[in-house]
Amino acid sequence: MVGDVINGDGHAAARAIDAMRRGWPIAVGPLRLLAVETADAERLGRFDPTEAADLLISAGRAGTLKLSNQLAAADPDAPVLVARAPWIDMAAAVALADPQFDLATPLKGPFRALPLTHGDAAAAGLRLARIAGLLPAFFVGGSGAVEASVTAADIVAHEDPARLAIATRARLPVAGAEHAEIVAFRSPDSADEHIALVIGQPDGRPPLVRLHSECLTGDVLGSLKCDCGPQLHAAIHAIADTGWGVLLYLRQEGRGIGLVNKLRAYALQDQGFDTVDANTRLGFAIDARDFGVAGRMLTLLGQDRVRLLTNNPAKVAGLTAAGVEVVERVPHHLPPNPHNERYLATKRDRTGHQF
Ligand SMILES: Nc1nc2c(ncn2[C@@H]2O[C@H](COP(=O)(O)OP(=O)(O)OP(=O)(O)O)[C@@H](O)[C@H]2O)c(=O)[nH]1
Ligand SMILES: [Zn+2]
Repeated sequence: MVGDVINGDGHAAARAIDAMRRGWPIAVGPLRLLAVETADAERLGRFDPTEAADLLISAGRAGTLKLSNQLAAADPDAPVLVARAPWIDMAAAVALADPQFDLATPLKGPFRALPLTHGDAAAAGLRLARIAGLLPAFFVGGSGAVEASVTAADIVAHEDPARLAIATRARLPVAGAEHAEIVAFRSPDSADEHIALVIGQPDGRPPLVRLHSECLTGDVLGSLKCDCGPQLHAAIHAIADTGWGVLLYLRQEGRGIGLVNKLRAYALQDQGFDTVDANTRLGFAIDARDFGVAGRMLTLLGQDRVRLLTNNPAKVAGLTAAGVEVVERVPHHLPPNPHNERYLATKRDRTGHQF
């Protein structure tokens, strides 16, 4: 919440994210974790010489493997601990972590779910994997030193939008809006550098605002799978046409799961799953973005009442919760193409977008 004091240490979380990406063991609360994605047989051997470490996976992945129903009264969203059967070696762990390969190399099992005693720490570990852009799957247990130790509160502090501040600003004429200024935002621990493009001059009216989440494939490569590229350019034109407003370019690639995980979701879409099921099977929320970041950026720009260009009610709710009043929602539809028709239909039918 805006204004709340968070006692965690964002710096500790940054160290843990870095360690996890390098394949080094970390501790989250009482749990010792080694991320499956960045492990290899040698690292696993050092982490777990007695081959006793169990595996921690997301509820979504456990659901695909029919594991959640092994546990009586299990919370459907809770992470699941999988017993380390003797046949689960490094290659089997990778197959367990990554649903992309299910069709090519079906997992045979049998898997056995174990009761999870430190559910909050386990959930925090999976959250950290998502922030690091890794698959949410870990070896749990082992022995020996860890490279970094964090608590759930440290992760909350790392992600706290209140830590964002303006880093610099400069004039930036862009195609469609020659009178624009770019403003960069940073927070002390997170590597994300968010951007605002302030178009035109404030004239007393609430600005027309667009929250654009980074989409490398759509914004840069012109992907036809989504509507991001056309939406980005249409937003700049719409804001320029109305006289003034703000485009926020949020570094929330793949609705917050990162580029590589989004591309894994695309690989699952190649196998027939839609955008919602692909995220769930990978073990992520359907939408992992925190629009409190956008709220904080608008507040730092002095804007607490906006007209919002979006079809997504979650963006309106997110800004409102962050203390920015949305006086009007302005639809932002672009014509479909044959490649993104299903994606747009899924947004309408499954994620509450208003078309
Ligand atoms: N995980 C995942 N992310 C996707 C997929 N397709 C697009 N994205 C990401 O979705 C985000 C784009 O969402 P937005 O343009 O903000 O769209 P929206 O939330 O649907 O809302 P509005 O366009 O404002 O109505 C970008 O970060 C894209 O990278 C997908 O299939 N899977
Ligand atoms: Zn896109």
